[in-house]
Amino acid sequence: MVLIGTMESEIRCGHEWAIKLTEQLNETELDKVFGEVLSVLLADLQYSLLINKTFRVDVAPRPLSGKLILPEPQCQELLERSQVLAQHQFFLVSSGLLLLPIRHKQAMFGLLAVENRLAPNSSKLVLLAYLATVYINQLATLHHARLDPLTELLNRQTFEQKVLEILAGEGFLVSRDTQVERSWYLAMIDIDHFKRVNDNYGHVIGDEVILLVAQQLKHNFRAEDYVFRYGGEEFAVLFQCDSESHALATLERNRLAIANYRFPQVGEVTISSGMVEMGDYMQVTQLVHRADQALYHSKHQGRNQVTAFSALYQGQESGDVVDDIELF
Ligand SMILES: Nc1nc2c(ncn2[C@@H]2O[C@H](COP(=O)(O)OP(=O)(O)OP(=O)(O)O)[C@@H](O)[C@H]2O)c(=O)[nH]1
Repeated sequence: MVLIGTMESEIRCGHEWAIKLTEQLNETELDKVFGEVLSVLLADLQYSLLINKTFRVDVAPRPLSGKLILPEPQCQELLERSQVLAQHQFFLVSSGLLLLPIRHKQAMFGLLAVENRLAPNSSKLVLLAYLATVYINQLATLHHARLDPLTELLNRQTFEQKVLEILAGEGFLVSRDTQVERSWYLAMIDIDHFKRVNDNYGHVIGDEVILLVAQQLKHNFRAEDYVFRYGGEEFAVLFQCDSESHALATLERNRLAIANYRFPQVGEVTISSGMVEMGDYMQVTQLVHRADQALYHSKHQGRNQVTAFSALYQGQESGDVVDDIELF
């Protein structure tokens, strides 16, 4: 088969892009490569890319990049319309834009809106649709590699990377309705007397308890917070709040929700939590150590409670010696 003209060069470059996309093992780098694809193929056009990186069907895609920043109501309108039309494989024309629903396993996790100045069946758009699928599939593969298989929470390997991103100021900052500055908090959460659950009911029921606690955590925190399975029956949460008292209240609500939940066969299960505010100059190990100290305090005080690290050194001259003091 002989390919001629721009078609041949586009297909050759399409294969090269596809290889480059599938080679990316880091989400930020993958986004950059797809950004390059868009800027090459849509060089003189305006466009917006919206992606749902949670891969949860109940979460809407959010603007990721582009030269055409759509106003929020228009995004919403397009998303609603494109959900209905998401069964379509290809570009649709709507509101003066070409819309490409980007799908993974039958569900729409992205939307590319391009200024309507190209023929909908041009080879450029065919190539773009193909590369968008390669991109979303690779994004989904990276996403699933970050998940714990039992609970589908983020896994321990992803934890350090996320903390480093947040400490470097790259964490996702939510623009809520207030102008109040929000800080990041780390909470370590551990199921109380979990060994007894295993001993009394067996490991299968033990695993079910871990899974149900994980589901409660996902439910009790916001979609933009990060919930990790840190180890066996220990979890970590990275979340934003406008004050330490609100962060404590969030954890307290979560503690109560789990204490009031009736676990099949086992009945009541409680959790202990420890929390620390994330400062700019901290190391990951130091942060975890502080949250763990607060967690051990909760355990030591009788379990089923929340402790802030800051409460441990009240009355001390300075917080910076606390990492070395013996608490118990
Ligand atoms: N079923 C199940 N058990 C696990 C898993 N990971 C760890 N465990 C068990 O969790 C138990 C944790 O016990 P401990 O560390 O003694 O803590 P605990 O009994 O929860 O007591 P406190 O933390 O002091 O309240 C151990 O028996 C582990 O074998 C898992 O994935 N599934």
